[in-house]
Amino acid sequence: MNEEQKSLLLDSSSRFVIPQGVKLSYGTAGFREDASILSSTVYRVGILAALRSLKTQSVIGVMITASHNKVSDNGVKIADPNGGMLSQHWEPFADAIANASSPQQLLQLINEFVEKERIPFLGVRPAEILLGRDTRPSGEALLEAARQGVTSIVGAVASDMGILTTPQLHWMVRARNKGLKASEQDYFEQLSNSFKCLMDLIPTERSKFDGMNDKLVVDGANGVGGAKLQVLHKLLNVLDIEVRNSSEDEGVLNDGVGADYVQKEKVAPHGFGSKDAGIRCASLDGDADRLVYFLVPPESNAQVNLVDGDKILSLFAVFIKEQLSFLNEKEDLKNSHKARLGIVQTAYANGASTNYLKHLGLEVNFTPTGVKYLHEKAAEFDIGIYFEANGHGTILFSESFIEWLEVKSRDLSSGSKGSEAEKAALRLLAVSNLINQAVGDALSGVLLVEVILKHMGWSIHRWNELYHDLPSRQLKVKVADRTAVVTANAETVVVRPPGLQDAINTETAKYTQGRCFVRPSGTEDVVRVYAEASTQEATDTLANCVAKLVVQFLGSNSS
Ligand SMILES: CC(=O)N[C@H]1[C@@H](OP(=O)(O)O)O[C@H](CO)[C@@H](O)[C@@H]1O
Ligand SMILES: [Mg+2]
Repeated sequence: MNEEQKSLLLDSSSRFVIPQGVKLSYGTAGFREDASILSSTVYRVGILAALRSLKTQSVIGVMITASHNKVSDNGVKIADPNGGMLSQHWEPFADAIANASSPQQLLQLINEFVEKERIPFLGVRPAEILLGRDTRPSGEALLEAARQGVTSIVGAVASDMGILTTPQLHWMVRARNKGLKASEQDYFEQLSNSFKCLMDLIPTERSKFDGMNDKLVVDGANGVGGAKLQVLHKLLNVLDIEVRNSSEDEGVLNDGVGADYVQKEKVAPHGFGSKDAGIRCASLDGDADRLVYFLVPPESNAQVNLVDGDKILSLFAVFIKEQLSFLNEKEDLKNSHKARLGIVQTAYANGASTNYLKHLGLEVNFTPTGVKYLHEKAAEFDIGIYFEANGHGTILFSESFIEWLEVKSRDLSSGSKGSEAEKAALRLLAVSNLINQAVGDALSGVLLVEVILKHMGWSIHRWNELYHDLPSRQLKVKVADRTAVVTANAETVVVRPPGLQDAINTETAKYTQGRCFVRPSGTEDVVRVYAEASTQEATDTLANCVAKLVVQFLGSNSS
């Protein structure tokens, strides 16, 4: 690092004073805190992004958002060159610089890291960073802090992409690095064109809904997703979508609205009520990377019927499996490519969904919580479908499978034009363009759900009947030190403290269809307990008993 670079860093960092008494951690979803204390953190993440860009010689993204958290919070996360999450290998560096106590210490940490990672400081290509933010009022000032961080690396360029959903920013980073068209307009066009292509390929005998209302009502969480969906809606012209709780309405971001609220509380969001009974409803989270569907019950105050991430995954799996079977039909074995379709879930997936998927003959894999783990696993397959129960997920297509599909669809169109196999190949290609290949994306998710329902001729009721969720319960337990809980086997088994897993096993064995696991949260200072059993009452008893065991083994933090 030359003297010019050192003084630029010392000078700019002296403008961003680190808050006292806060220990920041990059965690599963980047840094998240009350927005008022975040500017030094975001500034430092700007520096990290520029270094990452130099190291990878690629465009990097910085997104300012705190997703489903309250409006006074904010946060920041990085999009890596492929549009995915920051490489886990760099997370400790993010933690270290975010907590550096002075400009001198910050400079020293950067210097050491640059040497260790052999970052080409005066390399061929200057750093280039795309900055995006959600609708939070604190976003504009924090974006400026990120820009100052980026430009404190000599030659680095920061482009302000404005207000975006998190998945849009990830999509842009991926597209830029693949040399593809990458503007917001390009995003909307790609989604709407591939949606129209799937609509055109719907079998005519199925193109009628089974007697159901065609309308979809979407809760935009008073965040960025609602307005963006309206832009898409205008381009599409064929879907009947009404958006409520758009950021242009009066309501407060994530306050009694949004996918996280609907999924956790199982109640209708603000603005929805018994007048909407029977209508297909969906909810996005604050930065539009999560999606759940739901049905409002006719009686007010009753729980909504939740159609969660597991059921979206199941719908996608049924559709993809059907297309693969069309492709393999009449296929002589020499030319066929038996595509590997893999499903990825976490232990929070409802057991009924896992059983359903296994009964379809699909390979179901489990990873720890956090989309970075699910995404990584899904990328091992020709087609990998991953979802968290809370509604974050997508379908990944391997590059080699896309190439195979392109060749196949060309071959088929010259031979048996209009065949089911040709249509199946074209549908799969359209899905790969519609569904975000970088991260879970509620906007592309809505469009894919809608077109698959039309393709199947299914109402939301029919879809919801694919399987019946087992009763489940989630509890949070505050303990003295949640890091004392160490788990294995995709978080389903506690290995420390000793004895806790045996006690959980003994309790769980008392319940029909009982399943229970505990793990430390990566985003909150709690241990989470998850339980399932054959009735809601039994499930609640199991969850409460295991919560008591957790306190017995770990000590409560209030005592
Ligand atoms: C049970 C649950 O919903 N956990 C969420 C939550 O993680 P925890 O580590 O459980 O706090 O936040 C993560 C980031 O948004 C999300 O990926 C995950 O699914
Ligand atoms: Mg989110």
